[in-house]
Amino acid sequence: MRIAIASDHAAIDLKAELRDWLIEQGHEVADLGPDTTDSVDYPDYGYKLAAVVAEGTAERGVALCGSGIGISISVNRNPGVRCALVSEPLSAALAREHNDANCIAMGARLTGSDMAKACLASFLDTDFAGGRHQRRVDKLSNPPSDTDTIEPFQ
Ligand SMILES: O=C(CO)[C@H](O)[C@H](O)[C@H](O)COP(=O)(O)O
Repeated sequence: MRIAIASDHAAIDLKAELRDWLIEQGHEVADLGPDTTDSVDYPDYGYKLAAVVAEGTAERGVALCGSGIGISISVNRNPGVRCALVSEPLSAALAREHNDANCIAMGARLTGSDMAKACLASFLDTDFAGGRHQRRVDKLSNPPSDTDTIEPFQ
C-alpha cells in the first residue's frame, strides 16, 4: 500500500520508527517530514499529508504530533480526508470499519511505539464495512448548509 507519514518535531522519532516498520512490512512509504527535531508547526505538515491523501497519491496517511490532537485537527480541515485520532487498536479498526478513515493520527508523547504499531496494523488490516456506514460517511462529505436556521437557545 502507498502510505504517507508526517509529524511535527514532537513525533520525529516515532515517525522514523513507524516509517521503517511500514517499509519492512512491504509498504511504499512517503515521509513528508520534518527531517530534524527543530521546532515546527503541525498544521504545515498536517495540510501536506492531507493533500497527498485527498488527491489519491497515497492511499493512507499517518499523522503524528505530541498528543496527536493538533495534527489530526489540521488533517481533518481537508474535506477529502477522514482522520481518526486513536490510542488503542480497537478504535483504529473501528475507524476503518465504520468511518472509512483514510488517515490515522497518534500522539508520540502519549502512545508508545509498540502500541502505535499495533494501532497502525489494525488500521491497515481492516476494511470498510459499507452498508449503513456508507450512508453516514456520505453525509460527512455533505454537511448541511442550513444550520443557521437552528435556534437551540429559546
Ligand atoms: O498539537 C499538539 C497538542 O495538541 C501537539 O502535541 C504538539 O506536538 C505540541 O503542541 C508541540 O508542543 P511543543 O511544546 O512546541 O513541543
